Amino acid sequence: MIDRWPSPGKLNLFLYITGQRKDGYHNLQTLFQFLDYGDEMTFAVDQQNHISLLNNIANVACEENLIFCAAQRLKARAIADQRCQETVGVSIGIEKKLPMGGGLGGGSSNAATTLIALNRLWGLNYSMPQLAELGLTLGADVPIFVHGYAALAEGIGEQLTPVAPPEKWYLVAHPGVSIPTPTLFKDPELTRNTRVRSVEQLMHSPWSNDCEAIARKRFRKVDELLNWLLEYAPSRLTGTGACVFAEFDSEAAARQVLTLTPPWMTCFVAKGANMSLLHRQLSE
Ligand SMILES: C[C@@](CO)(OP(=O)(O)O)[C@H](O)COP(=O)(O)OP(=O)(O)OC[C@H]1O[C@@H](n2ccc(N)nc2=O)[C@H](O)[C@@H]1O
Ligand SMILES: Nc1ncnc2c1ncn2[C@@H]1O[C@H](COP(=O)(O)OP(=O)(O)O)[C@@H](O)[C@H]1O
Repeated sequence: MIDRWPSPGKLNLFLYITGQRKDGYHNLQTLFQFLDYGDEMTFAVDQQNHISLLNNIANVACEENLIFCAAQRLKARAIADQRCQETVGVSIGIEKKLPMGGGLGGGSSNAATTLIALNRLWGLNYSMPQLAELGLTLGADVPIFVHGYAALAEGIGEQLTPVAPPEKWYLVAHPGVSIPTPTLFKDPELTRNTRVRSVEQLMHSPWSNDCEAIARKRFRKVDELLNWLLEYAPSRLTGTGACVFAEFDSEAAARQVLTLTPPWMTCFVAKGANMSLLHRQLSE
């Protein structure tokens, strides 16, 4: 039997860098909200002892694909915990809609969907916190996708406080360049000393992204894109970029601006969701 599971994108509605750890990672205060838009995944489980991917992702080797890594790590853990047999296997399909390396969290979301779907389909019975902990070893953003609720994330993304920001409509735009996360975090001019604030202070202050100034300075297309969008609506960078988003109170207003976008912008309209599509499916 083939099971279909959503793998939604996310936005960082704000992102502040509050320091740097000894291992080089940066401490953040960032607000995650999901999009009602993302990739689609299929899972066909079997007893053939093999994890296979039905689609290639451009420039990502199978062993580096976060979907494969998530499935393999979950299986190894479950065998060690005697929760499944060596023979469990799965064929996984993915229909990619989210631009890669764009700050929309596609790879992390794919990993989280894989962990949650296989936990259910292989009958492993791990709790969400256990899956989130396993997910963190795959990437800093995997735990938020496992938890599936809008949250303020602190540390490097593992300390989550649920919050419920307004579910606005967004015009999400890709400038046609990609900004690798490590490149941005290595930049000597990056702001790394924003003061730590309480949830209440953060939720009631104007929102911004500490990565945006560097992304605009180093990548001309990001700067052009934001200048264009800011003529129509409040707009910001998501994550470490390169995607940006403009926020609107209605779908009609977002779609109106979409009709005006020049051909060099790749855009879509989506609604913010405080519960991810994945968790909506789980609760049905
Ligand atoms: C900063 C965020 C906010 O959502 O950016 P986006 O990737 O979404 O744009 C994410 O937490 C990113 O998470 P993820 O993309 O999983 O990053 P990882 O693979 O864990 O880290 C890639 C590299 O970025 C740097 N890195 C990452 C996260 C962090 N808090 N501090 C860092 O310095 C490290 O050099 C690390 O080796
Ligand atoms: N299943 C996957 N989907 C997307 N990217 C993946 C996947 N597996 C590994 N990657 C790698 O992770 C990088 C970051 O991808 P993604 O999560 O989409 O972006 P971001 O972290 O900027 O939101 C990609 O450039 C790619 O090299």
